[in-house]
Amino acid sequence: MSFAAPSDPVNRPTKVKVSQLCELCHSRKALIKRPKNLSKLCKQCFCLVFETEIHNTIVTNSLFQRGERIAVGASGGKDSTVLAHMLKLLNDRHDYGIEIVLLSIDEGIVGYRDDSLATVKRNQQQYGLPLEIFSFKDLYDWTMDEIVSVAGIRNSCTYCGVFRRQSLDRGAAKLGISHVVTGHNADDMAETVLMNILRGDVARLEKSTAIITQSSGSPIKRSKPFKYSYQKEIVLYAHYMKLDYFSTECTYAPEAFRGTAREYMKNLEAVRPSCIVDIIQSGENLALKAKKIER
Ligand SMILES: Nc1ncnc2c1ncn2[C@@H]1O[C@H](COP(=O)(O)OP(=O)(O)OP(=O)(O)O)[C@@H](O)[C@H]1O
Repeated sequence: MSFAAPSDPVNRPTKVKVSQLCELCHSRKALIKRPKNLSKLCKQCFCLVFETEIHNTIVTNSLFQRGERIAVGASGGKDSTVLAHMLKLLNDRHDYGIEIVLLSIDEGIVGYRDDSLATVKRNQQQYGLPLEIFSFKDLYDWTMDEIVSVAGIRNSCTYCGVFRRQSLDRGAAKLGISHVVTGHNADDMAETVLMNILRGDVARLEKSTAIITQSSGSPIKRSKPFKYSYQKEIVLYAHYMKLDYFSTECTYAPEAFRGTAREYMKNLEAVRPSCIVDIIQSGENLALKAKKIER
């Protein structure tokens, strides 16, 4: 039996041949080899294990408090679409007692963000969650298209990322929400660890591997429930659950250095799947030496 993952610009279809029973239920045929640990599972067991792992991450790290309102940073892409679906499902299943709002930032990138926001609007209907959209134009009086036309495409990802993080905080504050949850996954985090090491910027490792962060001076907490979730598994889950997501690359393409780190990670993952989580763990465990005081 063979399985082809859905087409995706980052995760090319991976064919897996399995002709055994599922290692968990021992009754249904194994349909996939889990990218994370190569266990052979049927579709139902994979989805349940994946959901349970996210629930365990949420509980172990005490991510949510009962009665809390949380904003899901919703871009319409695979990660945040699965995140919105997952948090709604787990909140209902385990009674976290949280209120979920979809929060989208319109950076003003014609032909990209306008299309992905159309997906978020459909998700709003599908999941029955409230949606709030804030735009760079309203918050800063500039769209990303206008910024690029003046400053050029170089470093556009950096500007966009800084403004987007700030916009998520400002949007959440306007809604009276102090917790923003994003779909950053294990692959994103491992890439960031690699980039920081390659730049010699080890001081950033602690923050880049934290599951909960907060910018200095900001009342808004941010968390990443997919910290340990592999991108391939998120795409697989979205495919099995038939989730409606947008999968086109941004017009301004990914930052060149991140693109290189991503390619490198994919090559490493092909020979050693655990390297994604291993790199995150290395980032967590690498601590800065206390500086000697000069006399
Ligand atoms: N325009 C946006 N509005 C709201 N949240 C956003 C937006 N862009 C990104 N985010 C949040 O930041 C996370 C990481 O964004 P990134 O740009 O790295 O995209 P990604 O890894 O492709 O994620 P996704 O598949 O959700 O788009 C997203 O999962 C989402 O939670």
